[in-house]
Amino acid sequence: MQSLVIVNPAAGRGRVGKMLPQIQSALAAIHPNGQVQVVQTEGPGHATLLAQTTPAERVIAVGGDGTVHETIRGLAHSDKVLGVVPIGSGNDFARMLGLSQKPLPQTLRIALTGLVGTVDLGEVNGQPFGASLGIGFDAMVARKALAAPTFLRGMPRYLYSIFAVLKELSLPTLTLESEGKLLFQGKALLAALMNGYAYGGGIPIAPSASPTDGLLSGVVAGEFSRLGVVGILPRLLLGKHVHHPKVHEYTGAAFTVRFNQPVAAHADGELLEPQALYEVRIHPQALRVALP
Ligand SMILES: Nc1ncnc2c1ncn2[C@@H]1O[C@H](COP(=O)(O)OP(=O)(O)OP(=O)(O)O)[C@@H](O)[C@H]1O
Repeated sequence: MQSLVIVNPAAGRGRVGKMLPQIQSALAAIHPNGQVQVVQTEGPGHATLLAQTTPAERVIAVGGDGTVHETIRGLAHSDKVLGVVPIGSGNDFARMLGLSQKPLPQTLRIALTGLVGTVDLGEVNGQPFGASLGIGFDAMVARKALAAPTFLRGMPRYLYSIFAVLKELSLPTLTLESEGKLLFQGKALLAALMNGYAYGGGIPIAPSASPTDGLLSGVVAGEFSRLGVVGILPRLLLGKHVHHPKVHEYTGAAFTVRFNQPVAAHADGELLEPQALYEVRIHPQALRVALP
């Protein structure tokens, strides 16, 4: 088999499942060389298993960043090529590849027949990630959003979660090191170790990050007050937060992120079990991807 198309019907709040006929007809119009198999995921973790066990040379993730993340977990350190058809809510991995604004038939064609390139592959505590690792405030907000009242959706759900986290905010102490060098020590709102420039659906947390420079871009927000957080949010959306005196930028191939207590984190938007220690590194050019 040449290509396996992994479709997460739950992605994009169920939109992807409804688009299955569209996906099938776009596939039929492409006439890719070789055999193409389409499989729908049945639940969390299924995409990883499918990507790991398929004999296909190309594995196409159809869904959002969670689907891409799970697929990468199955493909990492193999020769298989990842294709991405972004129809999720966030699509930051696709944004990193320059794919996020393209229509479905075009992204499907690129995924199946596009030239193969390589991008750097992140790793946190031994597990791969594609575009982003966020530790601290943003992950706490994502966790809080899971437990928010069900009648709140979209932006109101996130605003509720931001203010719920702010209400009980107590900053952990962060020690950030890279290759034996102490970079930061003190109370911190968040640390982001980025391969792509954006997370959370286009929030440019590390505006100068590049997925092909063999480096991670680190951003630390230091000791912000509650009011300080509210004040920096509009600047964050514009990528202007990096000029704030309490925001620090670093680049490096490996980072040790240590806290005085377990702190919430997400990789490509998928929540991780909170840890006090995150060992983070980049594998240069380690992920083969279909590119526009
Ligand atoms: N059949 C399924 N039913 C329910 N959930 C599923 C199924 N298959 C996969 N999942 C889970 O769906 C979750 C959401 O998928 P994904 O992140 O791709 O979509 P999204 O949330 O819309 O996009 P984004 O992360 O870009 O905002 C993933 O964590 C995945 O484990």
